[in-house]
Amino acid sequence: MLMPTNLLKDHIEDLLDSFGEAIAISDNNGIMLHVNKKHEELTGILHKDIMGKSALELVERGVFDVVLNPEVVRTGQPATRMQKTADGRKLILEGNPILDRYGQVVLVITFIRDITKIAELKEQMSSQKELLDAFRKLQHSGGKDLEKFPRVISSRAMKKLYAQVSMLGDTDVTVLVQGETGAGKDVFARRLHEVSERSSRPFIKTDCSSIPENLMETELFGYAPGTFSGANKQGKMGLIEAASGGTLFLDEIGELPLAMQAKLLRVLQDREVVRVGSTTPRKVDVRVVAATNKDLEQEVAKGKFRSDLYYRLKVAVITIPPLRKRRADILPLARGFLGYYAHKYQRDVALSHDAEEALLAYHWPGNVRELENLILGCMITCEKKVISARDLSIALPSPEPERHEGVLLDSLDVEGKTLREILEQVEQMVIMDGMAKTGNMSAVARTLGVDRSTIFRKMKRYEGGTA
Ligand SMILES: Nc1ncnc2c1ncn2[C@@H]1O[C@H](COP(=O)(O)OP(=O)(O)OP(=O)(O)O)[C@@H](O)[C@H]1O
Repeated sequence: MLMPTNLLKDHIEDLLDSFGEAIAISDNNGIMLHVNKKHEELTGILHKDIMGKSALELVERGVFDVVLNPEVVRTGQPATRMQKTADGRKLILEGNPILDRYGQVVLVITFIRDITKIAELKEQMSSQKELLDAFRKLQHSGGKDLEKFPRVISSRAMKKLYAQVSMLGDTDVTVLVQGETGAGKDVFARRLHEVSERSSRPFIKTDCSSIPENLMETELFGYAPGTFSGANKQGKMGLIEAASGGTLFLDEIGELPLAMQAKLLRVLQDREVVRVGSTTPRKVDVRVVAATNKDLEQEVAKGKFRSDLYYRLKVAVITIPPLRKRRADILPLARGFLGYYAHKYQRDVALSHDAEEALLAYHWPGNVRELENLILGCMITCEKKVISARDLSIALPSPEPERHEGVLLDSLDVEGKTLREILEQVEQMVIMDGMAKTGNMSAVARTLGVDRSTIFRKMKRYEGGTA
């Protein structure tokens, strides 16, 4: 009779095949040792095509988009990533280390789940929740309350962003919110918190550009008892610890001094803070959302932003388009602000047709903030019941012609560059723009009529700063 342990060993592959989840097992050199049947079904990649190959090589050849093996081996900790397949499905990859008795990683077992359905359900549930919240709010206020932030999801770009936010709400991944000033980065950071399981815990916002450099460390990390004369004797908790269980929103992350960037990286990697004047690390459980209106890639190239922190932050990126690129949002936003401030200031005002046309034609350099301030200004200064285009033009600077926002000559660095170097810049812009729009290498490759591996190789080159 077989010993129960032998029985298990003999049937380990059948056992793995019986799981409803796709499973991939690799060793600590990243060599693929086994994938189960579900993995074949989910990824469409045959078992024989990956066995014994290096996971990194499979990425380079474009077979895999993401591998967790190097990170799990390096940190000895589980790691999670999201991936979108060429046919639009959303996969979540969760890599787990298997340790030997000395605590060294010997195997990495990665579970891959198709969460497309869950993400759709979550989106439906979150709109149900919104309705319920709005209903409760109305009941609470006797039906008179109005939201300052109308849930403007008119444009396609916004619908995509809201869907992305509800999907990211499920996870704890660090999110980088990009967008011009006034585009709504703060609004989206809060929304990420609201839709997450952390919503009942603190949302702590700190503006990295407004804290003086010498106070930044104690603000973020706190300090130990007796560190400073005259300071709180008991020591003080920093903002990172204060956000524990909740979300830490680091606004204007591009302004974070380099020394602080290194410390923040450690927090993201080790999930620990060490207060100033102490050597004892304290565990923290924060979700970090960072925002910037700078091009961090350029900041990295200039040596002003650490590339390792940048790659850590850009695991999930939300890019809010400027208002002029989502004109479908202008009028719903304008009407929302009008309703909100009319209610607040007890006024009964509306926008005339030509006022609406003027709003649509304007190029909004200050984005939603500018629109909100314009409506508020009109409300306060205009005594008429209907705001006309003329009333707006008092506040509106003369509209500039729409700038062409494709590949702008003046955004190229042409000074002293050869034609080849300039063309390389254009190529990079087109590829990065495609990636920003679709987030999908295969889609970009298809559109540009090249192989996926070509896009992959070029993007690797941009990351390395050699293009
Ligand atoms: N989707 C939206 N719905 C309602 N109001 C919005 C929306 N987006 C932005 N706003 C309004 O526009 C103003 C600017 O938004 P927010 O502070 O989020 O921009 P930001 O991108 O963080 O700006 P900055 O880069 O200057 O920090 C806020 O007062 C907010 O009320």
